[in-house]
Amino acid sequence: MVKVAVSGALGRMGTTIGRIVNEAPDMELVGGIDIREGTLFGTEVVPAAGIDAFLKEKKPDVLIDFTVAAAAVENVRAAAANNVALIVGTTGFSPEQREVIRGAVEGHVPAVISSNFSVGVNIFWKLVREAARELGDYDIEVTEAHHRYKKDAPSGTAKTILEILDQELGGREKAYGRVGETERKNEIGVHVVRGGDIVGDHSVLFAGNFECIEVSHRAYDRAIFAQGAVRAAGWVKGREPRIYSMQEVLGL
Ligand SMILES: NC(=O)c1ccc[n+]([C@@H]2O[C@H](COP(=O)([O-])OP(=O)(O)OC[C@H]3O[C@@H](n4cnc5c(N)ncnc54)[C@H](O)[C@@H]3O)[C@@H](O)[C@H]2O)c1
Ligand SMILES: O=C(O)C1=N[C@H](C(=O)O)CCC1
Repeated sequence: MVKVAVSGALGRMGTTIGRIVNEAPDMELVGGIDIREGTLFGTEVVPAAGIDAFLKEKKPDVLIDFTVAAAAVENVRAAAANNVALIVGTTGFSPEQREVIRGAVEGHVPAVISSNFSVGVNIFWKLVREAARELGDYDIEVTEAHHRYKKDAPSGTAKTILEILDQELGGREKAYGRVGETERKNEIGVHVVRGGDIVGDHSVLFAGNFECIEVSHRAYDRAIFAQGAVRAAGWVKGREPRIYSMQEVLGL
């Protein structure tokens, strides 16, 4: 039995994850943390300031964090200090915040950290990498679209796409949108759409002469992210104390 706690418990992802954990026969939902108290499928949700006492009392095996970047850093620190393994889905980290998280995790607890926990996006990333290897001389444009409430841009998934393209093609200049007179050179265009209740669309366009190739992924329900995160939570327990990717969880 894996004991699971959720930080960001009252949010869009936290409530979805809570439902899936609550329904999992091999998992026990022990409660959550958010900015205010509440309940998560009958379990206690405590305010963030109480996370250390909460972790000491509930003794979860794994803390799943889907909050905001600044909060996630503190939640990671608290989990690591209490020997609680981590699943971190929160995006929007600065390089400095990533280093703080790395320092808290490495050598202390196992943590799966991914900008996108859906199986489909992890396969989509592999397809993007393969396409980049073959189509590097095409013009490349990355587009992402999300719901009106998303706080960070570009999405973490889009930033991972850019990391993959840089790994395969070298660090090209990025053009975040375009306006006025423009002359296209070898940059990668990055475009962000926000509106409605779009769950998460990502596309990489390779535009050549006389043809285009587009690799894309469309999410219809955030359950795909939650299912991946919960799968990772069942995988991470007992692993060596370091950071893992979702690709390692999936064996991709
Ligand atoms: N990796 C993935 O697969 C994936 C998928 C979806 C969303 N996300 C990311 O997850 C994050 C949350 O997304 P969301 O749509 O659930 O947002 P949301 O705003 O619905 O939920 C975030 C929750 O975190 C809470 N929170 C804020 N500060 C906190 C703190 N200090 N401690 C505990 N909780 C705190 C908020 O009150 C809120 O309930 C975002 O960064 C988003 O990009 C990642
Ligand atoms: O809804 C969100 O917010 C999402 N965030 C992740 C990202 O920033 O890539 C994953 C997709 C949904």
